[in-house]
Amino acid sequence: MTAKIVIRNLYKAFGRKKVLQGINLEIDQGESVVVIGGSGSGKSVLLKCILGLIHPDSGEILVDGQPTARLTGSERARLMAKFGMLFQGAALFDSLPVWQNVAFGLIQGEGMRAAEAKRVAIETLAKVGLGADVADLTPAELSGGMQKRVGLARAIAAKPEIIFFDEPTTGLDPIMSDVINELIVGCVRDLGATALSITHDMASARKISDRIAMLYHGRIIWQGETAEIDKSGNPYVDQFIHGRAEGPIKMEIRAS
Ligand SMILES: Nc1ncnc2c1ncn2[C@@H]1O[C@H](COP(=O)(O)OP(=O)(O)OP(=O)(O)O)[C@@H](O)[C@H]1O
Repeated sequence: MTAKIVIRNLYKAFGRKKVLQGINLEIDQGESVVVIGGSGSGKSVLLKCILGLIHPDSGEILVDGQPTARLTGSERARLMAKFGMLFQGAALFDSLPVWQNVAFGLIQGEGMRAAEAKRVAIETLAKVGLGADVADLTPAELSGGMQKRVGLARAIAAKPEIIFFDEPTTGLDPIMSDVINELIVGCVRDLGATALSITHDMASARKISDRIAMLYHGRIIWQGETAEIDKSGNPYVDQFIHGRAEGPIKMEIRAS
């Protein structure tokens, strides 16, 4: 079987700062992979490379076997239509009511008529546990947890084949985090989607992943089944997952 997403030998530097230094990662259809790693380890740069927002210096990214570099405008639009994304901090448009936030891709991307898009938005809000009464509120009227649910509803509204989750639990209390994690697992399963997430929240990583990959100094230093992470035998992984100050990973205090 060909993997849904294949990342081969990916390199990216900004000036002298080498951020990705030969990333190799494959994600199978229907699989949920979480990339963990410290602040500044390159997790967001990796996601942005896959989304085509940053051009890698070398290496290759394939989605459904198709290279994502050098696509024409319409090929890129077709590729992007496969993706849904839950952004860090939910990234909602404050000036738009909730239902328009959820329906944004349906109206802008698929040209769906407003009345139909609102119906789909309300249906999707129900999937993340929000009632129709929320549809006409603005994001500012919602709690952080509700905003994340709206962000999740937006990510899944167009029934994407692939969903990216960027720090999905940041800023939430542990219980609301777990609610969001459960919703993520349920939504990904119901869609049969392939999921790629980045996080430093180990509780979230454990809950939403089939497989975990750890990024350190621009390389994947360990990857394996989620259940295997406690016996990785890798001192970098052990230090990270237990949040210990002592160990081979030294905190970089100075931006370099
Ligand atoms: N557009 C850019 N121009 C220059 N440097 C960049 C750019 N984007 C990212 N970087 C640098 O690349 C490194 C990795 O950043 P990235 O945002 O991927 O880290 P991260 O692992 O997602 O961190 P965090 O967990 O804190 O969000 C950082 O040192 C950052 O300053």
